[in-house]
Amino acid sequence: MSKVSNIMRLALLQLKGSKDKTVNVQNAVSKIEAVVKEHQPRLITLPECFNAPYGTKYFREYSETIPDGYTSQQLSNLAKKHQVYIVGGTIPELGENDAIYNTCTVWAPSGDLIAKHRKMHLFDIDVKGGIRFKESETLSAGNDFTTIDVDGHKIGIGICYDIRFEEMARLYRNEGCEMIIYPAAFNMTTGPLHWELLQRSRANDNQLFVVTTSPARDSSAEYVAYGHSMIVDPWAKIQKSAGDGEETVVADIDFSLVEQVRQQIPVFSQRRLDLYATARHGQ
Ligand SMILES: O=C(O)CCC(=O)C(=O)O
Repeated sequence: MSKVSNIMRLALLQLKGSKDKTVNVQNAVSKIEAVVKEHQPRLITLPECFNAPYGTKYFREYSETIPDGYTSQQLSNLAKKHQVYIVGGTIPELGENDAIYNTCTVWAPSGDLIAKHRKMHLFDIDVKGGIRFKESETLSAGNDFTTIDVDGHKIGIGICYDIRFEEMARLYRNEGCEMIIYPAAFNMTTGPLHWELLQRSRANDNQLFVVTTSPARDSSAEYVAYGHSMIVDPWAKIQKSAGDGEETVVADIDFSLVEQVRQQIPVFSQRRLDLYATARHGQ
C-alpha cells in the first residue's frame, strides 16, 4: 500500500492487571474508548498478557481460542467501532493440539484479525538472587515472523523476550519495517538493567521506531512488571515514555525520521557482508 501520511498517532495503554479476566478486558475496553474520544489515535497498543496474571500456572486457565474467544471479540468490536488498528498486547492462546501460546493479535479498522504473532523466544531465565521464570513449562513457541501494513508503513511484531534477539529485528528491517512493536512485561530485575537499553539498541541497530507496551507495576502481584512503556525513535532517542503506574501515552510518530537517519548514517549499505560470512560465522 502506498504511504497515506508520514505521521501516525499512536496510543500505548499501560494497564493495571488483576486475576479477574473480565475486569482486565473491560479495563482495556474503557481505556480504549477514552483515548479514542480524546485523541483519535490511528493505532493502539496493549501490554503483554493484559487479560491474565503473568505466570506459567495461569496460562492454561486463562487461555482462549483466537479469533472466537471473549478477548478477541472485544478487541475486534472496538477496532471496528472506532476505525482503529489495535495491536492487542498478548493473551494466552489455546492453539492446535491443546498447545498454549503467548499470542499477540492485530485488528484492523474492519474488525478483522490481520495478524497473529506467537512469541518465538520463550522467556526461560534463571538470574540468581533475581528472577527465575520458565515459560516453556506451559507454553509452546511460535515459529513465524509477523509484519503488518498500516497506511503503507510496515511494522514488525515481537513479544517481550523476543526483543533480546537482534536477528529477529534485523530480519524485520531487511523486510522493510519502519517500526517494531513489542508488547512486553519486563520485571524488577531485568527491567532496570536492560529495558531501555534493548529498545534503544534495536532502534539504533536497525534505524526504526521501537514501541513497547508494559502492564502497570503492581508491587503486590506475584510477577511485578517494570512499566515504563516507551517509544524510541530511529535515532535511538526516547520520544516518550510512561512511568510505572497505569498510564496512557499518546504520540505522533513521524516516519520521515526513518529515511532521514538511514540516509545520514547509511550503515546498511556499508556492511562488509563479504567479510562477515566466513567460516568463523557462528563460532
Ligand atoms: O527479557 C527479559 O528480561 C524479560 C522478558 C519477559 O518478561 C517476557 O518475555 O515476558
